[in-house]
Amino acid sequence: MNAHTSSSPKLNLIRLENGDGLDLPSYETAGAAGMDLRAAVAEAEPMTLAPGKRALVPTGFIFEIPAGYEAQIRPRSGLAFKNGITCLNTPGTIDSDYRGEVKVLLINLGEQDFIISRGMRIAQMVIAPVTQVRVAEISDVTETVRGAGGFGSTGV
Ligand SMILES: O=c1ccn([C@H]2C[C@H](O)[C@@H](COP(=O)(O)OP(=O)(O)OP(=O)(O)O)O2)c(=O)[nH]1
Ligand SMILES: [Mg+2]
Repeated sequence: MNAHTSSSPKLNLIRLENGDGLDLPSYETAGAAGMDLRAAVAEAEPMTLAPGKRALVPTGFIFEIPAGYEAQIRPRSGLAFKNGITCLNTPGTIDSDYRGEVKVLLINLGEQDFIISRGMRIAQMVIAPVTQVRVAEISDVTETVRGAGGFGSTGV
């Protein structure tokens, strides 16, 4: 289910051997921001994530992120709320020139073992535009009302 149009950017992908038979990453509702990614762990070998432990979970796909975009790997709130499962490096950054398998770095912040089985929707991937700036070193920055105030300077 999705709301793309013919002018939407195209996401090319290659399915790896471990992704055989897995559903493609998919938007679950018409207005979903992220495509859910599935665990490409072996059917016969589900992964057990003990409390406090982390693991890189394969997705079974290589993506060709269009130039000018990145992919952000974000946790699913349901897994976070129910099981304490989140992405350790959230949001994970997939560079547009990355040509390896996308993997999801999960951590179990819950109190129970968490079993990751093949095809489980473990995270979501948001494709977002990014800008690369030209870096320029200068001697003075412009004055602003905020100045160097931060970290709660405007009150609660
Ligand atoms: O959750 C993630 C984060 C990253 N990557 C891949 C794609 C990304 O393009 C590459 C590098 O990620 P990042 O720049 O976050 O890691 P780094 O520690 O800076 O590694 P590198 O030196 O390779 O850039 O690793 C993933 O598959 N999943
Ligand atoms: Mg990097």
